[in-house]
Amino acid sequence: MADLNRARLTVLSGPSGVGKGTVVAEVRRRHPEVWVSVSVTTRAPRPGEVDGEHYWFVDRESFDHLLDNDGLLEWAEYAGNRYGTPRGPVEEQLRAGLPALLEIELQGARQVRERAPEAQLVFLAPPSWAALVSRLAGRGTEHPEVQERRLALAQAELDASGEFDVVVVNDDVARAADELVGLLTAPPPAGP
Ligand SMILES: Nc1nc2c(ncn2[C@@H]2O[C@H](COP(=O)(O)OP(=O)(O)O)[C@@H](O)[C@H]2O)c(=O)[nH]1
Ligand SMILES: Nc1ncnc2c1ncn2[C@@H]1O[C@H](COP(=O)(O)OP(=O)(O)O)[C@@H](O)[C@H]1O
Repeated sequence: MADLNRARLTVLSGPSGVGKGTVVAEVRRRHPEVWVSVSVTTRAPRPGEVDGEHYWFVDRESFDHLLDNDGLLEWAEYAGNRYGTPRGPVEEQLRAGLPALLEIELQGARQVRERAPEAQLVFLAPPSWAALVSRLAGRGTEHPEVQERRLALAQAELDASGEFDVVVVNDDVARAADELVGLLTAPPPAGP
C-alpha cells in the first residue's frame, strides 16, 4: 500500500450504530498500517474497550485542561459526553508525510473542514433507517433511552450527509471497507 504514503487527512463520520467502528476495524485488519487517531472522551468505557486503544478515557477536568491548552484539533459534546482529537499525534503523522484517519461526529467534521479544507470528508450511511435502529439496538451497549437520544442526533446527522465529499453506504462491511480503502489510497485533488 505504498500509495497510501501521502499526507492526507480523512474524516469518517456517520450516525451512532451505522458501523463506523466495524468498518474501520475491517480496514485495519486488512491494512494494519492504516493510522487511526485515538480520541479522548469523558464517556465511560464499554465492556471490552481498552484505554489508549479505543479511546483515552479521561475525566472532565483532564479534558478541559487539554482543550484550554490547545491540545485538541477539534472537539464536540455528543449525547452528554465530550470527545476530542489530540492534536499532536495527527500533526506528527501528517508532517511525516503519512495519511491520518479520524472517526468523529458531525460537529467535529465541520471544524476539520474549516481548519483543514484539503481534508477528505467521508460519511458512512446506513442502507435504511430501520437497519440503523436495529444495529444500534443489536449492539446492546446503550440503554433504550440512550439509544433514543442517539437516534434523535442520527436524524440530524443524516440530513447533513450532503456536506461530505463522499457518502459510503454500509450495506456490507467488506464492501464498505473496500470503498474506504479506495478513498484512503486515492490521489488527493491537485493543488492550486
Ligand atoms: N468530534 C468528535 N467526535 C468523536 C471523537 N471521537 C469519537 N467521536 C464521535 O462521537 C460519537 C459517539 O461515539 P461513541 O460514544 O464511541 O459511540 P459509537 O460511535 O456509537 O460507538 C461518534 O459519532 C463518534 O464518531 C472525537 O475525537 N471528536
Ligand atoms: N454492514 C453491516 N451489516 C450488519 N450489521 C452491521 C454492519 N456494520 C456494522 N454492523 C453492526 O452494527 C452494530 C453497530 O456497529 P458499530 O461499528 O459499533 O457502529 P458505530 O461505530 O458507527 O457506532 C454492531 O453490532 C455491528 O456488528
